[in-house]
Amino acid sequence: MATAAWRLGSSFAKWGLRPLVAPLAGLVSQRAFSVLPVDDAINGLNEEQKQEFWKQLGDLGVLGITAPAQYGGSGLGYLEHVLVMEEITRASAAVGLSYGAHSNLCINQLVRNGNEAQKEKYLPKLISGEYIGALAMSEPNAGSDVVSMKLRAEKKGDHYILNGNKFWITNGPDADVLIVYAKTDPAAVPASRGITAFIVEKGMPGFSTSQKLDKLGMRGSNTCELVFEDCKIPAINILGHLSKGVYVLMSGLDLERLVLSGGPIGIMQAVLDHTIPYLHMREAFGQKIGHFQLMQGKMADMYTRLMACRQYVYNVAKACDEGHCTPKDCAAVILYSAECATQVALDGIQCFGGNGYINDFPMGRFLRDAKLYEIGAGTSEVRRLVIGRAFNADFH
Ligand SMILES: Cc1cc2nc3c(=O)[nH]c(=O)nc-3n(C[C@H](O)[C@H](O)[C@H](O)COP(=O)(O)OP(=O)(O)OC[C@H]3O[C@@H](n4cnc5c(N)ncnc54)[C@H](O)[C@@H]3O)c2cc1C
Repeated sequence: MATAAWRLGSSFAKWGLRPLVAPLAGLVSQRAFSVLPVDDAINGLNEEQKQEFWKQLGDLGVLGITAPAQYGGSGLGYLEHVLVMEEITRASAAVGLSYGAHSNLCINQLVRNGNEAQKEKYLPKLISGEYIGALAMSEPNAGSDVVSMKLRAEKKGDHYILNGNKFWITNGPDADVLIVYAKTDPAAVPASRGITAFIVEKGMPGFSTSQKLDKLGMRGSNTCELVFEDCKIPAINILGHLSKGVYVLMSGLDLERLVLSGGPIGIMQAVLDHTIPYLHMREAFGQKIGHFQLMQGKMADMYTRLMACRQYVYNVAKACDEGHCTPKDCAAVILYSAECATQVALDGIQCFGGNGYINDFPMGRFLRDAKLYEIGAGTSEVRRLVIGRAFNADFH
């Protein structure tokens, strides 16, 4: 398709992407999803097919994209990670979200904070796709104010006993390995000082998941509550340092925001993939609707938003690869790309007219999927707060 050609030419070649990522579009759009209702992508697979799908992503080298080769990783950077996130999302935003939680929230956190024994134990199977990963910080009453979390971890000999809940956890129902933040010192002031990160395995005594959450969008990405009832975790499963988990959490959140920004870009591209051909196929008043100036205005706005986001996100990713990563820009790239994706999805619906409003076409799904990126990984309001505080800090 002409659209695919200009798209791939404009990003892969221009940014000098290494050859690894090129086959992705093929895997995601042709093989893995050809038999699926895309809205329900991963959910539509049985257990065997699901495992096979994750292993295919593992074979491509995209699960451990930022992990060193010694653990089976691809040893690439955040720019490549963003591009893979974008291309998977272009085919299915829900699969892209699950991919982001697995490859960045879980694997990249282990790469950055795990000790040698932890990396050797967990990374190879996560990177091959044999294990599914997740990360849990949010709780029913602690989302934006995440350091007010209540999940308690008490030391008992060489173990910690965890009691409490986590909520809205992406990949929660499927995960084999989860990074979970808990309070080891609830009396610490400020509260952020008493948080520790733990590696939890499916099947550890006292750990369970409750039923999947019924979501507005991202319906092919499984989300659930995690329940800890006297859950026994070995002390050697502390990730990073005791009561220093807030550093693991906050620095990870910056990179999470950066990598997940590929999601809204992929959604915008998918909207254009559908909308531009439709505008040149559908006719009204004896001409293609794409030739009406008001529709040309929509095309121009959608394209400009997509390209502005793409350049900003790629540039911040490159800066992070070169060691210049700031919370301000990581918050800003996802703030802007998420809000643009929602607007582009709305414009796409408008271009489709009545067909944009019925579920025989994917336009409504794009909108429902896009909206998540204004909420997950910190809301738009919290991102604005992070950016504003960064400016204020310069004047202290
Ligand atoms: C599909 C999905 C997947 C998710 N996946 C994960 C996951 O894998 N792991 C995980 O840990 N979490 C996950 N989350 C949780 C997500 O990170 C939180 O929902 C998010 O941080 C917002 O927290 P909250 O829902 O408690 O909203 P609240 O904190 O209750 O916020 C409600 C409203 O108040 C506003 N608000 C709050 N504080 C301020 C403030 N200081 N200034 C201005 N406005 C403010 C918010 O912006 C928002 O508009 C997921 C959520 C969803 C929906």
